[in-house]
Amino acid sequence: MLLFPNAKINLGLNILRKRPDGYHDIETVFYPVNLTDALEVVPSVVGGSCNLHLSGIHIGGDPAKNLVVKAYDLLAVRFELPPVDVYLHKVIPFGAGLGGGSSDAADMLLMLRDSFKLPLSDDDLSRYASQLGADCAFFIRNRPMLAHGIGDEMEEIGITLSGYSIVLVKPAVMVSTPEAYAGVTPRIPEVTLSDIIKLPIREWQGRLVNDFEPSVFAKYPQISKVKDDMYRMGALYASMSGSGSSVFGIFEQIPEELSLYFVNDFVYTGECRF
Ligand SMILES: C[C@@](CO)(OP(=O)(O)O)[C@H](O)COP(=O)(O)OP(=O)(O)OC[C@H]1O[C@@H](n2ccc(N)nc2=O)[C@H](O)[C@@H]1O
Ligand SMILES: Nc1ncnc2c1ncn2[C@@H]1O[C@H](COP(=O)(O)OP(=O)(O)O)[C@@H](O)[C@H]1O
Repeated sequence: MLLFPNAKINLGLNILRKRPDGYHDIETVFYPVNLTDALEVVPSVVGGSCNLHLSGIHIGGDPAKNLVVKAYDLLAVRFELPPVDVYLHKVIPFGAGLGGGSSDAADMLLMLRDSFKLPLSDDDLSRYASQLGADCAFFIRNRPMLAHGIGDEMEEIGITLSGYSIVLVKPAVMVSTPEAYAGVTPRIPEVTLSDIIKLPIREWQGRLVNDFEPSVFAKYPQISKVKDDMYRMGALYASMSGSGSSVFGIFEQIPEELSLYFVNDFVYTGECRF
């Protein structure tokens, strides 16, 4: 079985408070983007449990700590799973605020359920996903969602960007999520994100904010410059995604001068899906 785990961006991100468990309560809108990895699961002929074969961009680290292996191990505690070979081709940059690892893990849960006919609802899978990462549950739904709590409680949000184009740029710097959270002083905004997101997109600039930006931009001015460049090229709205380092811009049309601005950076362009 083959799936294409996709990236996400955050449309606005407020960090409301630090919780006693060290995590933060946030509110954000998750929005899927068609930049994808490829993930294939086949029954193993060599035995073992979850044999991971990686290709594409190098993510390093211990394979046993890869989120797709953790997803397998999590379900294997409750269900008798046969050994599998897993082929993961990485395209989505990491340390990028694009949720690539979480998306791989969510698709792994979905594939294991469907391949081995496990009696699990989407809500059950979301609960398993939350144990793998705060934003992992979103990818079980994989449509625009307003998220609360640590980012794992979700409600439908009827936003439409279809017809617009998206440009995603990841400069050559990586931001660690725990470090990014540690750099922010939480605050309760005067206007809630769900009210701002209902405004026309041209009114988002200056209102729809990502609370990670001030501290991350101070440390990495090159990320801030990408955002400025997006507006210079005519973006209707631009922001860093999640804890960075990616920046996205929403455009009426993909700008022709992209290759002049972003020579050494990872660049993705596509149409908004929802
Ligand atoms: C910031 C966001 C915004 O969508 O995504 P990224 O930008 O990393 O993609 C998410 O909140 C990231 O979610 P995710 O990457 O799944 O986080 P986890 O693996 O669960 O947590 C990594 C670490 O981030 C911190 N953390 C995470 C989520 C949260 N609501 N509060 C936190 O303080 C904790 O220090 C935790 O140990
Ligand atoms: N399948 C995977 N894909 C990408 N990264 C993974 C995966 N499994 C585990 N990781 C680890 O997760 C970390 C990336 O997480 P993070 O920086 O939060 O990414 P992002 O902010 O882009 O969502 C890296 O340290 C990487 O080693």
